[in-house]
Amino acid sequence: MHPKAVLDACADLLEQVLRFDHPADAVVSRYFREHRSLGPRERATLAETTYAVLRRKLLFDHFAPSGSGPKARRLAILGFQGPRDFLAAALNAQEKDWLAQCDAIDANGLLERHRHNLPEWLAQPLKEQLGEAFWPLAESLNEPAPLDLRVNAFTDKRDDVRHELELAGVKARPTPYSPWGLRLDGKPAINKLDAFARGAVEVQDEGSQLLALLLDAKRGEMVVDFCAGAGGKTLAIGAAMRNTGRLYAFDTSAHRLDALKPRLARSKLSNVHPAAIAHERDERVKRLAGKIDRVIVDAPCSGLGTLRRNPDLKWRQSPQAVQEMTVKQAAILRSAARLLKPGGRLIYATCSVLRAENEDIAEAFTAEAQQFRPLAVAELLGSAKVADDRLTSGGPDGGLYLRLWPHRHGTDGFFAAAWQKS
Ligand SMILES: C[S@@+](CC[C@H](N)C(=O)[O-])C[C@H]1O[C@@H](n2cnc3c(N)ncnc32)[C@H](O)[C@@H]1O
Repeated sequence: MHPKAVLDACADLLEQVLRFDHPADAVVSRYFREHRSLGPRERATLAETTYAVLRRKLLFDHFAPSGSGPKARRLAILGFQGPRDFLAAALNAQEKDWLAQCDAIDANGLLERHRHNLPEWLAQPLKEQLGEAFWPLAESLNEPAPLDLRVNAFTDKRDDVRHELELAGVKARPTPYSPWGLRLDGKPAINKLDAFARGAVEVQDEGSQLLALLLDAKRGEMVVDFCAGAGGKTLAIGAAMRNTGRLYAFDTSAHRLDALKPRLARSKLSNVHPAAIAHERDERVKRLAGKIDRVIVDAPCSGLGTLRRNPDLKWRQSPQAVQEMTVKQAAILRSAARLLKPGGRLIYATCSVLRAENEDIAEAFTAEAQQFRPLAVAELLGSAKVADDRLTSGGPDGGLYLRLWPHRHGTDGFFAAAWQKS
């Protein structure tokens, strides 16, 4: 495709994404469905340009007024992800001059908001929480995430799969913390690989793998994944249980549970029982009260720990939405806890970086649920032989909660708290 046509398509797609009426990944997928003639390289340029603009939107909004032409085109030029000479071939003389002027601006002289590119309501609590480390976090949130795989522990060994991938031309190295993880070089098309087709690997961020590991579900146990969604963690837990026992995958979204089914078929697991529930107090939940060994609540959340992958969330979320979410999170945790039998383990997790969705929810639950004793996540990680590289925070010795950060651990932002029912 001619550079001019690629830039026009980038601007066209951006115009749709920046309406923020649907998640960016859904708009991008729809655009590709409607423009079937786009090749793989053009698709990559369009998607990466869109994400680059979403990541640095405040900075580009600041630069855009000095340019000319439609705004979406100006943003596409600023965020263009492709060779510079390719882009230059799409620009007129005025645009070339303007881009050179923008390139020459010293980032150190910019306002803070144009450097961190976060809305103020999000930047403020993160600055309070992190102090100096706010800036490394802001930078890491504006970079793309690596592609991590989880090896199916029921069917395969990590080293064997790594070797198999290498023979297929895909370079991978073991993830630093998860015993099941492989981190890939670049973004190869995984779904074309035999290892994927036969269920030996699934795409899953290393942090997400660690949440499943914390549950430490054993052979033959009764386990509930209360917010299973499309089953990322369910599959990891089912494999850790060696396809024994009974693992219920609950979710209020039947649509998301449907997406679990093909993954389940590939995984060769037969111990997973997906069930759509109407809400967290559903009859099905009541029937299992006091009967379950382990429960994980991977709660619906703002998703603000995943901004590397979903940069549109910082523009689509709001303080009101987060506040409403926290009410839901507390209610789900309370209901899910009723499932546990004495001695059972409860995990509460989110992919948010905000205290309000994490420590605040965990602390309120500890205060109200007298039968639940907090477990130090550092100890659980130690038992699972996960290298402790400041993965935890909170509590008297900083070992109470799991706290994963993109700038420190190379994972998405995750939180987890654990309790044992007495
Ligand atoms: C963070 S996502 C789960 C991701 C999933 N565990 C994984 O690893 O792929 C949260 C899920 O909670 C579900 N959810 C929302 N409200 C719920 C409720 N009241 N009870 C159970 N699940 C709920 C959402 O449909 C969503 O799929």
